[in-house]
Amino acid sequence: MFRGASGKEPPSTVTVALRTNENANAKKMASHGDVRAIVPEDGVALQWRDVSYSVTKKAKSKDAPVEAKVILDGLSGDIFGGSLLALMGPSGSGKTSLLNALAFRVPKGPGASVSGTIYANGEEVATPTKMSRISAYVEQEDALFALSTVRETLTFAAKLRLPSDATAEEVEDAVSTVIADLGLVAAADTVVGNEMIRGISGGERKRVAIGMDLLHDPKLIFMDEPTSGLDAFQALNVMTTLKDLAVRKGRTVVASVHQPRSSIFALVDHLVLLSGGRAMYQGDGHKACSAHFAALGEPVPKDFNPADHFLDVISIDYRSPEQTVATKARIERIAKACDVKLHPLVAPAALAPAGADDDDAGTTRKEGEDAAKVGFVAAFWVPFTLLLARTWREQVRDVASLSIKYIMNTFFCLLFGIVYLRMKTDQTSIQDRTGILFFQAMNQAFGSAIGISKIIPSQLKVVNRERAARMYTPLPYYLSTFLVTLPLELFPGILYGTVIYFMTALREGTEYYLTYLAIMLLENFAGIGLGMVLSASFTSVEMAPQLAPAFVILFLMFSGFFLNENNVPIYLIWLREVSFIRYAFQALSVNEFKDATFSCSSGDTSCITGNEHLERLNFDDVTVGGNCAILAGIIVGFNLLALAIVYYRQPSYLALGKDKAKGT
Ligand SMILES: Nc1ncnc2c1ncn2[C@@H]1O[C@H](COP(=O)(O)OP(=O)(O)OP(=O)(O)O)[C@@H](O)[C@H]1O
Repeated sequence: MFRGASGKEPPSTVTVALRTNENANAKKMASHGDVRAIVPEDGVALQWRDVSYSVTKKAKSKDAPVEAKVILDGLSGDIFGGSLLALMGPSGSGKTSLLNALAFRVPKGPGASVSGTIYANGEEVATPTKMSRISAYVEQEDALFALSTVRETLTFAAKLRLPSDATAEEVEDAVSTVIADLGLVAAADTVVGNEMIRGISGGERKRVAIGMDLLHDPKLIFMDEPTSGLDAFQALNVMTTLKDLAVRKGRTVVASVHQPRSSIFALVDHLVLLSGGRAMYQGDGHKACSAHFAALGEPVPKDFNPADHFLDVISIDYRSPEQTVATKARIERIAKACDVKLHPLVAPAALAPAGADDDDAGTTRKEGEDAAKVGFVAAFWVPFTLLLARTWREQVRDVASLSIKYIMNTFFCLLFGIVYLRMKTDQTSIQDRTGILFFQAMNQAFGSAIGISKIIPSQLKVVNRERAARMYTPLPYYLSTFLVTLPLELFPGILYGTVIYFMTALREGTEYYLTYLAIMLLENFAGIGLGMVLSASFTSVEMAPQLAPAFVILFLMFSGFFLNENNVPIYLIWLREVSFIRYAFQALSVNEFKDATFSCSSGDTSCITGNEHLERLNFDDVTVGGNCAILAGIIVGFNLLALAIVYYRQPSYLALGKDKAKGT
């Protein structure tokens, strides 16, 4: 039996027998005053009281009232271990919002506020951190890395989520158990895939996403629309898996469910029906709900999916003014009839919360150690090495992207080599040498910055999910991503740079060649740094290749090639000062022309030396060492900026306030 009510205080003394599942292996008697409750030992009793969520919009004018939208209106309820609770309702009714509020996953946003109190096994859960320690949140979108296999994906999560002292066998066991429990044995060694790469099925993807959150054995599982995007068969499979987790493993599962077919609806133990953020029904599933609506004069028609019927009768029909009024009146009547009792809070002493917070005053050392062992924020090195391995794997397995990149590099390398083949050392070659050096500086910047700019957006969904689950902090993530890009960018850079140097016959001498390579590498690093800044700023993979070139072109304009140093408009001088292409091009030019002489045909009075050419370019004060030092500073600056953006953009959620989130 399950009871809840919208905005109602729990009765002071009630005697209830909470639902027990088929094999509720271990049950404990919990007492609260004269209340007796049975709670499966493994599960978490989740109780919420007066949960409200509203968003206020800025008033259009000074005198206009502040507009507030009430999304959840004082909802209260209970769910106990070993049960599957479905949050249902028409689109926009507040299912995801309630799920998020219960899981402390309501995103921070202007004007948004959430209030209420949530208890796990009778103890108030006060912070998102506490909730993340006892629960798992499986997002609607199963963001996964496409080129990792199911086993690799789960092993990565297991290594970060299991206690830090877990042995390799324990990790392997945990992964194998989840693979078996979720019916993923046949798919275990198949890559996850995406729209472009053939991989596992949609249902299997969903189960992998669930599996990643089950590895640390959470007692409480929140799932946002676990069946969305799946065909009927796969949807049933996933819901059966969830039911199984509740029944066999005693877990508490809360899922928002959209339009379930009747076989899925039959799996649901408890139901919260929402409309306009208010409770329309809270109680046991299928039969109890049917009886409740029949008593209200809204019986389920014969041969009709009960879930469809319930959603129909709590939806507003806007097709005509009369229908709108009639359906609104019906909804008011149904809301009023949703007047049921809540269970009193489970006594905290009966069951300790599943995740004692090691920061809490009064937490014993043992509890602190256990909580730390859960490893939600593992030390730097574990996530760093795991992330390094995963990012490397994803990059090198992306054969299509790597091939395109290397084919383009080879093309430009040969093009430049052939066009500027074996330049002479006469006066005409001064222009050619300047040209090839500029092309090199430009190509280096475009290649690295634009290539890198999509790396973070392409991982963003997965990384945000993992960071929301507190699997790692931004620093190991950023460093591992940055380091993986280096060999992939640098080795081809050295190779192609060398081929071009000798094909075009740039300045002879080992020291000039090595200086040229060093400048090119520094520019490459700076380009990677800019790419990381752009990458950290973009949210979509599509934005990166469209916007990144614009930024590179800005730096290109102030490289000193298109516009004389002295003619840069005063208000744009700052762009010139941060143009890493400029510093690279200047240094390459000085390396090539400083103290160099070029043959002059007899009678030609316009012949110049390398130094005079540098003077014309306004590069006469430039030193290679000075520019390399500036490039090093730019590299550090770009990377610090990118890291700061990654920190700033980490997912953050609203804490539950105590004052009711107010609406009009
Ligand atoms: N931050 C916000 N600002 C403004 N409106 C919001 C915000 N969050 C949610 N809403 C609104 O609150 C209502 C409930 O949203 P919610 O996503 O919880 O509904 P839902 O029942 O899960 O819908 P669906 O089934 O379509 O996903 C919607 O009208 C939505 O537009």
